Amino acid sequence: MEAAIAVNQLYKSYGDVRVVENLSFSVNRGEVFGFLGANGAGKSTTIECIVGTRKYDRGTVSILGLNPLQDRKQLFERVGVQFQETIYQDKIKVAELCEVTRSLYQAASNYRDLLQQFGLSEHLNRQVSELSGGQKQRLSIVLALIPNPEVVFLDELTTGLDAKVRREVWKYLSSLKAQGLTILLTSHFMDEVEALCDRIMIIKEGRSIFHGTVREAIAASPYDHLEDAYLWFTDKEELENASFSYPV
Ligand SMILES: Nc1ncnc2c1ncn2[C@@H]1O[C@H](COP(=O)(O)OP(=O)(O)OP(=O)(O)O)[C@@H](O)[C@H]1O
Repeated sequence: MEAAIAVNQLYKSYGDVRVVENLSFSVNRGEVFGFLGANGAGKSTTIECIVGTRKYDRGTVSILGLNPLQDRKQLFERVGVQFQETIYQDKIKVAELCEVTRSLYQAASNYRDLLQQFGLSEHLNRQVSELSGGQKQRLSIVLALIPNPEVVFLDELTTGLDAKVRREVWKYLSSLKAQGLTILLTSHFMDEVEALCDRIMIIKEGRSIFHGTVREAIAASPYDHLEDAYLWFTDKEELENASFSYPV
């Protein structure tokens, strides 16, 4: 079966700065793929190139068999995107923002159900600007899911959410996955990645330094937990290059 997302030799630079360097990976339908890396590693830029909001220099990208730069209209209906920082117009209420978003899509979900699912029902008539950071974050996930997408991109999924809400978000996403939703997410929380992701890619300075399952990542490292393995992968080059001695 055709992959939901296929990225081949993607390359993007800002002027002289190479930000994404020949990345290749694919995500199968119904799979959760974790795209990991330190701040500034190139995750958001890669997502923007994949969803067609940023032009890339070289390589090929296809989502659901379509080209994100040429087939934006068709993809818009079928792909949801949660942005890290979304700027909303001033003085818009939660219900109004959801309504405007719903009106853009033909097969939109019932946003009231989504708001309930994400614990935002009682904030329906509040100004978006008055929501707490965690409430805004939850709203950004709701907005990404309103199109009833086949593929969703979640950038820093649960940053700012409290422990209980994080678990609830995981549970809900797992149920959407079971219904066939394809998810590409970025996260700095390795417990989240372990709980949700089938496969991961770790990038560093725009290059892939690991690509495989969570279990394979742990097995390839000297550690038993993904967070330790992740840090080992990301620090490896520096450690290999550094000459340090233990304090006596
Ligand atoms: N519009 C731009 N012009 C120039 N440089 C940019 C631009 N956008 C991003 N960058 C640079 O590209 C690099 C990758 O940024 P990107 O936002 O893709 O990283 P990230 O992995 O998503 O980081 P984070 O985890 O902090 O969100 C960074 O060094 C950033 O400063």
